[in-house]
Amino acid sequence: MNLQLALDRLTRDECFQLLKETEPYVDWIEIGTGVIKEYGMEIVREVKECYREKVIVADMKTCDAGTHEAIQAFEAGADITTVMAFSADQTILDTLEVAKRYNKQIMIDLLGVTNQNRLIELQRLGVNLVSLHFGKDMQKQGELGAEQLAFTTGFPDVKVAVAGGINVTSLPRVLKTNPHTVIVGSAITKADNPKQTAAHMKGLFN
Ligand SMILES: O=C([C@H](O)CO)[C@H](O)[C@H](O)COP(=O)(O)O
Repeated sequence: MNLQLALDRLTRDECFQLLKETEPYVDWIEIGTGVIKEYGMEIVREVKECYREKVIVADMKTCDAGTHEAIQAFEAGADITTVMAFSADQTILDTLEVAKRYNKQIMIDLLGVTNQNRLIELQRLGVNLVSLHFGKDMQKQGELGAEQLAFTTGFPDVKVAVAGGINVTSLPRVLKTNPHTVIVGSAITKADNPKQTAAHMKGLFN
C-alpha cells in the first residue's frame, strides 16, 4: 500500500521543504493541479530530478486534448498523470495509448462519478488505476463516507487510490478498505509538524 503525498496550494519552496521533511514516509509524490497551474511542467521536472526513485504523479486532471497533455506530463518526468473519468472515451483511450508508449500509467479521477456503470465502461476501455476522490469543495459539506469508499467494491482488477480530506482520524477507516494507494494532502502539508504526521500516518499502514 502506498502513501501518496499531495502537494496542493503551496509555493515551490514549500513543496521542496515538505518533501525534504516527509520523503522517507512517502511512496508517491503528487504535484497538485494548482501547483502545476502556478509553476507549469517545470515543477514536475524539478521534483522528478530531485526524487528519481519516487513515483511522481502529475495531477493534470486532463479532460480533453488527452494525447497532448499526457505527453506533456510524461516528458516532464511524471510516472503517472491523472485524467477525469467524465472525459470522452476517446480522451481516455488516447491517454492510455500515450501511457503505453511511454511505459507509464494513467490514473482516472472518479471525482463526481456516482454511477458504477462508468466504472464498468472505464474498465472496458482498459483503465486499471482509479482514484476515488472526495473533492476539496465537497469536504466543506462532509467527509469521505462508507458509501463512497464502497464505490469500487467488486472491481478486483482495478487498483484504487483514495483521496479527499484523509487525516489521522479517518485513515484507519480508509485502510480497512485495503486501497492500493492512500492520497493525503492537507492533513500533512498543513500540519504543525508535517514530518511527524507523515511518519504517524505511514506507521498506521503496517
Ligand atoms: O486532488 C486533490 C484536490 O482536487 C485538490 O486539487 C487533492 O490532491 C486531494 O483532494 C488530496 O488532498 P486533501 O483533500 O487535502 O487530502
